[in-house]
Amino acid sequence: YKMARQFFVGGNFKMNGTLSSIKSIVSALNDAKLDSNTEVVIAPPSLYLIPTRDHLRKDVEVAAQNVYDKPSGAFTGEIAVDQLKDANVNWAILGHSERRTLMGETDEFVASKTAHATDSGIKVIFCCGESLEEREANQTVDVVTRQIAAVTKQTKNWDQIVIAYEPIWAIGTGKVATSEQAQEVHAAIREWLKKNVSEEVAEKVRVIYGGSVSAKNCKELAQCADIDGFLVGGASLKPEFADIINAKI
Ligand SMILES: O=C(COP(=O)(O)O)NO
Repeated sequence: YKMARQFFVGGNFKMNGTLSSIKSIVSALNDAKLDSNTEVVIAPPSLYLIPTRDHLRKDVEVAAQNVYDKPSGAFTGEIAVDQLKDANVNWAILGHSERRTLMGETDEFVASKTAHATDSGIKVIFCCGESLEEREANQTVDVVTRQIAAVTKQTKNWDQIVIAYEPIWAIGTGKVATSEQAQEVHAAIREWLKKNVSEEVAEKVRVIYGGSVSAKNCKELAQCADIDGFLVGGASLKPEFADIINAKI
């Protein structure tokens, strides 16, 4: 059965911004005309989650860019899911390729964080994606399904997960995946979920694309059957972010 999946756009600010620059992004978003059918979540650096939540329009959610997989205690530098909930933050981005490569986060660790967060009522944007070498070696689907398989070993909370396919070679490079390239992987992810989880989960889960998304390329990508939205980096810091949110109108 063909489910209508709600279009979803996340803004990953990464390690960018100051209190004042983020406040001006928030006020620009507050003034923007946004498609009410699009679910929007923005992820400033954790230091700015509370002021962002306090000033941001209520129809846009905030997300942390990471969270730990233990409830609380002697984990210097980490943030707990209960602390996110304490700050009215209901989302977390997990497994971003920058954390997998730069911070050495393994498939199992990302899956453990995904299980812990969703068990505690935090919704998760779960990132997966291949390197250029892996794509050139035709390992793309093997890589992303291996990353997703690790999650199926630790949780069944798929109603609280949005999958973000972000080919590493497209992140921050301006080299956006073509609609064919993105649609092919999104469809393969949905097919894998249908075989290994359930048809219902495969139909319901949003699979969003990230990697050099812009106001220019978002409309064509949004037309693809299995692309349910975007996870936007650089462009989420610019006024064109509203155009990406409105890609379907
Ligand atoms: O990493 C990304 C994409 O970043 P860019 O849009 O800057 O390519 N999203 O999490």
